[in-house]
Amino acid sequence: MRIVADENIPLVDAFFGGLGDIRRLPGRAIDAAAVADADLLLVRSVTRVDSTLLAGTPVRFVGTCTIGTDHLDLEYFARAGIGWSSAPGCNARGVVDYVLGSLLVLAEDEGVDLASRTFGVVGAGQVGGRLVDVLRGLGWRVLVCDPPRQAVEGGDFVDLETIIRECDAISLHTPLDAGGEHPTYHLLDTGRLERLRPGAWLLNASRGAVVDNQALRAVLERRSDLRAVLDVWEGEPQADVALAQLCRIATPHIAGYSLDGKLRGTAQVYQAWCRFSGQAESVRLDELLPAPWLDELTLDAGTDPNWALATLCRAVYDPRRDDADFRRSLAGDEGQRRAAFDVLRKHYPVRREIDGLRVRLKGDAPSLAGVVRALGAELV
Ligand SMILES: NC(=O)c1ccc[n+]([C@@H]2O[C@H](COP(=O)([O-])OP(=O)(O)OC[C@H]3O[C@@H](n4cnc5c(N)ncnc54)[C@H](O)[C@@H]3O)[C@@H](O)[C@H]2O)c1
Ligand SMILES: O=C(O)[C@H](O)[C@H](O)COP(=O)(O)O
Repeated sequence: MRIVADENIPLVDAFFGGLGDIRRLPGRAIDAAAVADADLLLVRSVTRVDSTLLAGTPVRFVGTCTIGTDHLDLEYFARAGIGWSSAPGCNARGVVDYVLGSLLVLAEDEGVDLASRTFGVVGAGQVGGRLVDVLRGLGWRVLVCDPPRQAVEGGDFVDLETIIRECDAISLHTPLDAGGEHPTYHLLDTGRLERLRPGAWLLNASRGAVVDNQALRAVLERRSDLRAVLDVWEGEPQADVALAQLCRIATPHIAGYSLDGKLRGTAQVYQAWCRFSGQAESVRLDELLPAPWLDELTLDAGTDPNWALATLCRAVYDPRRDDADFRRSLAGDEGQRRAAFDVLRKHYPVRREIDGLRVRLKGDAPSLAGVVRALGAELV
């Protein structure tokens, strides 16, 4: 079997090496010639996979080792009888950690207590759902907007206008969808951005075009009270430099880039391929995942819970490092910036997940135990 794979899929040899010959290419260089004799195509989010790429090729299965599927033409796959899989939820925890780290930075800048803010989560699926659980677990007020879920489940959801009107911090976690019943392309347009509450924080780690980037830049230029955190950009790997400079945190689409998340992505697609082809699985992720660098922490019962929250999160991940790396890359010319966007992602440092921590409490401390549990870390 011939396999073509994005060179940035970790452990691709460990999972797929026994199945055939693997040709590894930069994701943006995978073209029709590259897949002309391939049976299995493994991509990440940067490769557009549609009839232009696949028509007339032997490719019978496409795996994307990512959550997002907006780069796949799924209607074409159905028409052409091509099997496919994404990796639902694989890196959702990494995005939650990114949002937590960003909220801590914003709160510290402005000297506010996060418990006094109202949070809005737009899109409560794999990522947004986990984020809601963590924020509510910390005892914070969270409003949730998810019209597709609301239509099916009824329940405790609000509309987007309520989120805009009432929330001090809004985090976007929808898929990018230009059509359908609940389109998300430019979901945050000029009108909605203008109506953000005074001093509001807007975070986008979903897909760039869920926010109208030009409109956001114009609104941020006019309203110095707003704070923006952007991990995703319209036109990646090109990012609007002026917009990035107006953001409090700007990063090159790395919110979900925990090692755990990336390896889960490869493993989930491998499992999907095994189901599709009727083969037994012979490689297991838990045997390949390295131990975390930081395993166990001890907190005294007298520790301030806000300090504990910031310390536990930042012990594992602090987005300011990624912001600083990205900001330095913005000094280059257009070509250098495009290249740097991909280089920062390709050579991303090892990062683990906050819920991999084990925390020991010295003494009886219910509020500290609540913080540890809300973060998903293990109390030992
Ligand atoms: N920046 C990163 O590194 C990174 C990492 C992982 C995922 N993502 C992106 O994050 C987004 C969320 O991923 P996910 O795995 O949670 O997806 P998901 O499909 O599990 O959840 C998306 C949720 O959004 C809801 N939704 C759809 N249309 C909506 C609308 N108009 N308004 C409000 N809610 C709407 C859906 O009902 C669903 O519950 C996707 O765009 C994904 O590509 C980015
Ligand atoms: O969709 C996803 O899973 C995330 O956006 C993920 O971070 C994409 O990673 P990439 O394929 O761009 O390396």
